[in-house]
Amino acid sequence: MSESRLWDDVDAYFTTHLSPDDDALAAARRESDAAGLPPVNVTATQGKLLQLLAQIQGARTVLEIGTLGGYSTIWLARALPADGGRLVTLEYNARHAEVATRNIARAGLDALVDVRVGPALESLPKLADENPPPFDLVFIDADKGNNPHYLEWALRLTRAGSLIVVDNVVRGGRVADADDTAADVRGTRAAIEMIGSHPRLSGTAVQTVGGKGYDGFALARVLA
Ligand SMILES: C[S@@+](CC[C@H](N)C(=O)[O-])C[C@H]1O[C@@H](n2cnc3c(N)ncnc32)[C@H](O)[C@@H]1O
Repeated sequence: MSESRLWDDVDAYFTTHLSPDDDALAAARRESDAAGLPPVNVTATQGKLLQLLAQIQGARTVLEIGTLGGYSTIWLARALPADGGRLVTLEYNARHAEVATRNIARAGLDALVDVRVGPALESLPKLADENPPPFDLVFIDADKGNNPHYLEWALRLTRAGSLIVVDNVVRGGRVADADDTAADVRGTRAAIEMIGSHPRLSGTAVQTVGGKGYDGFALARVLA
């Protein structure tokens, strides 16, 4: 059996027992596929991890950068208290945001979730101008070249003790190549190095295998 087939089988087994899609999550995937959105959402086991992180964090407020069809949004929003919880999710593509808005409403989460359309680097200053309460968790999962800018914004919009999660930091292993000039690799390396050197951050990165192949994520705690 090939290694990746093995990863798929193990992920399917874990998903069946630990993080099966319910109707709303399955519908979110199905409607995203039907609308032609790229299948680059987190896996179910990763969605459950995000939900657990938000719960461990006691999160009341979550900021997500990169909505797609709202699959990760639903996992995260379900960790929030029904009274007073809030999730703001930023999406560049109006079509993706439209599909996500329907998926989130079908999951009964529209009162908690605010989908904002536009380039995140335009939405973030507008969000900051509203002086929102600090976000307890930020999930960064959009255009990887802008990861260091998203990390800067996450620092401005969080508090000591907040958690920042950056997805897809392995880039097929290219993240280790200092000579790779691709925007995604440069952006990811800059974010990793910023987590390592910033006085307000303590973080790590974890390589993963599973239904989406070889990947990984970074976690950073805001210190002050
Ligand atoms: C990997 S997908 C997000 C997947 C989603 N978090 C999930 O797991 O279900 C990345 C999304 O970021 C969006 N995106 C790309 N560039 C962006 C930008 N500059 N601002 C906001 N969103 C952007 C893409 O349109 C895409 O929908």
